[in-house]
Amino acid sequence: GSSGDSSNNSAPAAGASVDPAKVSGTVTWWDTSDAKAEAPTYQKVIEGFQAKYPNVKVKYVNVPFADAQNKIKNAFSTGTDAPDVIRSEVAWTPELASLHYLAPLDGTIALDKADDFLPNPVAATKYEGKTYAVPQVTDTMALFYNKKMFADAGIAKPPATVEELKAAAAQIKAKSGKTGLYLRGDDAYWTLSFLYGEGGDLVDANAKTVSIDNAAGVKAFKTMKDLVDSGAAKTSVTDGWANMMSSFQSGDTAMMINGPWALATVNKGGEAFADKANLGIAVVPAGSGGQGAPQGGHSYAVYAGSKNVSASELFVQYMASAETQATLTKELGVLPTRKSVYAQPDVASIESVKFFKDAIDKAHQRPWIPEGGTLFAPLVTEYTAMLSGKETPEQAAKNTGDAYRKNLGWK
Ligand SMILES: C[C@H]1O[C@H](O[C@H]2[C@H](O)[C@@H](O)[C@@H](O[C@H]3[C@H](O)[C@@H](O)[C@@H](O[C@H]4[C@H](O)[C@@H](O)[C@@H](O)O[C@@H]4CO)O[C@@H]3CO)O[C@@H]2CO)[C@H](O)[C@H](O)[C@@H]1N[C@H]1C[C@@H](CO)[C@H](O)[C@@H](O)[C@@H]1O
Repeated sequence: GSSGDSSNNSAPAAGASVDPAKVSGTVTWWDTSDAKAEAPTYQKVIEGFQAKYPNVKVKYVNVPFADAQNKIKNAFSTGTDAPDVIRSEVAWTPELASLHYLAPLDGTIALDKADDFLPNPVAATKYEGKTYAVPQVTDTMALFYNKKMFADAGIAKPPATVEELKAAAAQIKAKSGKTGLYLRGDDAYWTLSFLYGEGGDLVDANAKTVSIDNAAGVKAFKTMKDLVDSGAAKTSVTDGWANMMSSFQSGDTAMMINGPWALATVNKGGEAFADKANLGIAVVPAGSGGQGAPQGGHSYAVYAGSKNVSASELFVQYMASAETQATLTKELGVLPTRKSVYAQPDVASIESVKFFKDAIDKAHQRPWIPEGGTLFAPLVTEYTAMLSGKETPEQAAKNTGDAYRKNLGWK
């Protein structure tokens, strides 16, 4: 047909508004956000969508993050009871796209005002040159600390290095008998800032080589083990999230490494942080090889087999809009993925946003490849074995490297 043919009835051009009365259907959304701390806010936002698009019915389903990836892959592989839209963790998108489970969104209203998104979250939505997700939130990790415990122990500023962290922990223990750091021991994500701090990485995706068991990797394992053995940190290899949050919120420990998704819980109060001003946030401590924190986050993705693609794309446009992102940030403390939202005065004035915006711009980029998410399961197995004293740091690093070489077929 002739170019510029305006009579075709394909989806309206990206960014176009849609006649609310014309869109109908149901959209089932599997949300992995924290059921207690975050989900109520997402459900409230959905009420706004329903009011605007009365003919679209949204079915909200909260799926715990730990179970979600397998549940999504099972549902998409059979098509039975599959959701129309998912909350895709940044590492899931390339893998699900490689399995042809996701609808490409380029040119659709789901990707409304695409150039307003930050480049790092966008990088995690691409696969073989196409866009398979729309960024929702982005995050990295930081050192959360208890200002009063630091002041009582005579510590003027947060530790900038692992050595300073150990010294601060010793001062806190001497003063209050409390342990300095809570180091989460059941989630491999908590190893990355120590790995990057030694100038190491899990793999080199360009060279297709495994790095986790090189000298920097071994040093990172040793550093984490030493933090626990020296008494500077406490950990547990089960119920890590609950133990970390209750320990930090109760003032049982003075520091934790965590991300902005923890703010919804910390800000709800809880002994030590009834006064929110008592929470300090600083960059994760540097190791002997530098300072770095990982990039995480979540995006909206549409099931390729959805029977409600137009309604799903409209839902994603609304959920990823600047207005919705501003609401989520103000209510939950999570970070926007749209540049324009950081420019809004009532967002820019939020202390944690000011800190994390700078931190996410410097976050260590991960390889956004289908195999990216598979690196954590072997790593957590060896990390917990080391923390439990079943393996030396050297063995843990080597076993992880061998598992990668076996799973990836890389050197
Ligand atoms: C093992 C997993 O490894 C990787 O996951 C990495 C992930 O890639 C990293 O980015 C990082 O994620 C950050 C995240 O970025 C950060 O935002 C936050 O998320 C918050 C939300 O913010 C908060 O709203 C709420 O939702 O709660 C969320 C969670 O708190 O914290 C996350 C870290 O917790 O770390 C993950 C590793 O944990 C794989 O991708 C798989 O997930 C894999 N799991 C499967 C593996 C299958 C085979 O064994 C097993 O059979 C299956 O059953 C398991 O499902």
